[in-house]
Amino acid sequence: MRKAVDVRSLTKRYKVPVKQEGIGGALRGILRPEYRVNEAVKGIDIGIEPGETVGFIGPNGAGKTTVLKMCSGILSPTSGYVRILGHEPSLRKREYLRQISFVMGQRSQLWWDIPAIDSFALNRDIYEIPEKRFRQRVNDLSSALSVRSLLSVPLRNLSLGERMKMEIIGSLLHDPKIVFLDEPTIGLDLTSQRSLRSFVGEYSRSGETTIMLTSHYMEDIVTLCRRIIVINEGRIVYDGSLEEAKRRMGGGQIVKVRFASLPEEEWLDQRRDVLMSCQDYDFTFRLERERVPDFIASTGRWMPVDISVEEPPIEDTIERLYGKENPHAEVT
Ligand SMILES: Nc1ncnc2c1ncn2[C@@H]1O[C@H](COP(=O)(O)OP(=O)(O)OP(=O)(O)O)[C@@H](O)[C@H]1O
Repeated sequence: MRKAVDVRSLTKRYKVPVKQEGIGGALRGILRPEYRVNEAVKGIDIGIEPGETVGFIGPNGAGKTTVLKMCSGILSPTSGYVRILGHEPSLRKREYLRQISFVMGQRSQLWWDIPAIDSFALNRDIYEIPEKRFRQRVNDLSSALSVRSLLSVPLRNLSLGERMKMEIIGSLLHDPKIVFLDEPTIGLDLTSQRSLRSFVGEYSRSGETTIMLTSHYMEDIVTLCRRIIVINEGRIVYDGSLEEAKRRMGGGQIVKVRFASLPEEEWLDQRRDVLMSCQDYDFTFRLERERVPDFIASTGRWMPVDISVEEPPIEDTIERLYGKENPHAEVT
C-alpha cells in the first residue's frame, strides 16, 4: 500500500543573515549582506502508513516544524524526496491541499474578530464542503469538544483552550486524510490539555486519518502515539515504539523503600552508587532491572514496611534519546 508519508534523504538549509556589529557593520549589512547557512534538516527518512498516529518529537530547534512545513508544502526542501499521499507538497496542488490539515498551536488560522462559525463558513467555501455535510461536521465536532455554545462568540473573547478547540474543528471540517498537529496543547491548562488529548485519541482510533503530532508534553505522546520518531539536530535518532525506546535506553527501575529501622552504614555504603535520595526512613534507589530482586531481598534485614518498584518517568527515556551521548542512536 502507498505510504501516507514518504520522506527520503530530506534536507533543509536556511540562509540566515549575519548581523555585523556597530553602525558601520549595519551599513555593510545593507550594502553587502553576509549569510551563514543553518542546516536544519540533515537527510532524514520517514515512512508512515495510512491511519497511523505518530509522535514526532525532539528538543527545541531539532527541526520538527521545518519537517512538518516541508510535508505540508509551506516550505520547499533544499534536497530530497517528499511524497504525502502520493503528492509532492511543494507544488501545493489543490487536490493535495484538500486532503491535508496543518494545525499550529502557536498560530491561529481562524479570524480573530469574528465568531468561529463564520471562519468555518469560509473554510466550507474554500473546500467546497456541501452545506448539509458542513452543518453535520460542525455539530459533531463542536459537541465532541464541548464548544457548541461558543460557536457564535468572537474568537478573541474565547479562552486559549476554547480557541484551540475551534482551531481543531476548523482543521477537520473538510475530512483531511492527514493532519499535521504541531504542539496543539501548548500553553493550555491541564483540563484543556486532557480534553483535547482525549478528542484526538477518539478521532485517531477510527484509523481513517493519519496524524503526525509534535508536542513537548510527553503525556500527549504517551497517550496518543504507539510509535515515536525522534529528531535531534536535524537527524532522526530513533524510530520505533515507546516500549522499545525504554528498553534500549535502559534507565533501570526505581525502588522506594520505607524502613522500620535505619539500615547500617555498611549496608548503605555498598549501595551508594544506586541511592538517589533519602529522607528520614524513606529511601529511593535506582537499579538495573536484573538487580532489583536481589536488592529487595537484601533490604529484609532492615524490616522495610513499604516497598514499591516503579518505571522511571518517560521524560527520562526521552531525554536519554535526545542526549548526544546516546550510545544506541540509530534508526530501527
Ligand atoms: N525561517 C527560518 N530561518 C532560519 N532558520 C530557521 C528558520 N526556521 C527555523 N530555523 C532554524 O532551524 C532549526 C530548526 O527549527 P525548527 O523550528 O524546525 O525546530 P523545532 O524542532 O520545531 O523546534 P521547537 O520545538 O523549538 O519548535 C533551528 O535551528 C531554527 O533556528
